[in-house]
Amino acid sequence: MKVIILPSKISGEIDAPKSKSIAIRILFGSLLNNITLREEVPGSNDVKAAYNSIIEMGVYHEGNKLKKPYSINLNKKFFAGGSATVARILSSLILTLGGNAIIDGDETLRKRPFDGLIKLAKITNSEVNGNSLPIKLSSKGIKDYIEIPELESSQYITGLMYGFAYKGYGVIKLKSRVPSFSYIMLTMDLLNDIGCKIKYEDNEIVVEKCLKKDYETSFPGDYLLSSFYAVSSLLTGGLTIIHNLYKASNYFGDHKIVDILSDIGVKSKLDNGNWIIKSENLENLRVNVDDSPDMAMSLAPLGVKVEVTLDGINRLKIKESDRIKSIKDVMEKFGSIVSIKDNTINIKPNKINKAEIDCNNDHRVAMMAASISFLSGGIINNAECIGKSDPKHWDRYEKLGGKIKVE
Ligand SMILES: O=C(O)C1=C[C@@H](OP(=O)(O)O)[C@@H](O)[C@H](O)C1
Ligand SMILES: C=C(OP(=O)(O)O)C(=O)O
Repeated sequence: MKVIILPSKISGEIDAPKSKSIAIRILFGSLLNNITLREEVPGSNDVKAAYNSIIEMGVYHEGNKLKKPYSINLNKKFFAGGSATVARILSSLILTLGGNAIIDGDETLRKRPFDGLIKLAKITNSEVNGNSLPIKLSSKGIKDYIEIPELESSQYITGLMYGFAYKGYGVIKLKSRVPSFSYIMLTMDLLNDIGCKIKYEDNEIVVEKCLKKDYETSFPGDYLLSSFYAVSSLLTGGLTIIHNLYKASNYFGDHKIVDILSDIGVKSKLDNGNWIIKSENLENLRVNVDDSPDMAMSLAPLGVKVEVTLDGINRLKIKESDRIKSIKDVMEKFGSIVSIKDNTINIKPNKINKAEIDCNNDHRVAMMAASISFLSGGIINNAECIGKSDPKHWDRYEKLGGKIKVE
């Protein structure tokens, strides 16, 4: 799919795309308690992979209810699609509860490293055939305690939290700084919402038995998937309101992008789950993205107008694409000057070109290129990659006045 974008002002009101991270957590939550869904399961590819996995494990979906299984069957072959979140949560469930499983993914996910799984398998005396998919994993399970080494992803820890919640008790000792820590907090908040009892103190995540509770929920909006619309609106001088975002927590996470834009001069504020963005004079920005790595793709496009410096970028190499290279390639094509030193990337505005970009199997590359293209004009090839997280991405832009031609 080729998407041709003409310069156009992005302005108006949309509902936020559904949070992929929260939707995946809600679905895995049905392993622990019955869940009543107030709306249909979001249709992005990663959420579908999570849905298929929980059904494979024994969750029963009837009408608007997800019914927890009497027992979880992990001796299966799972397909995680392009979702590393799903693949790593599954692998940690197998390590925690025991099982003989195969986890596979699509061509993009097969290229991504699962080094952390090798380390965790060693610690838990489990057998694993390698650090890339398809992975064959055999584990006898773990009792109630694990010390975590340095890992490339927080997603393994999320999976361990679900596993211990299912077992009824467990302690996860965090020996070193956990990357993407905001996602651990997101998991803890969600599991406590569905009736579990999890606390984090003194570098330990203590998981206690989940109370039997019928939990009812809708699927809240995603801050970073929304932020591409916000950035294109402020780059093109628009006023945009994005509805149905979840209540922002006080730790640094995806939701902090509202404040980050406000801190550089944008009229950016949250009003009861509605994000209001109005273009004002922009200032330079510097952000450490290690706790919320996906934010890099949302902030980089501002580098066509102001200087953007992003620290804590090393792990961007192992996402759907090498995002350090992707950011450099895309921003240089649009005319900015990019330099990379150690764990930091710097983007300086220069001229603004129309550019032709390939999605490179990375949904956020297409989204970052699009957010600039409404200012400069642009073409995005293989643009169907947005289906990983936001299949209605191009429809929403058309609703906001975007001039788009899809071929
Ligand atoms: O737990 C999650 O939902 C996610 C965690 C992050 O990955 P890492 O923990 O590997 O950084 C993030 O990049 C991903 O998009 C979603
Ligand atoms: C990296 C991402 O997701 P995952 O790690 O689940 O593939 C993403 O959504 O940008």
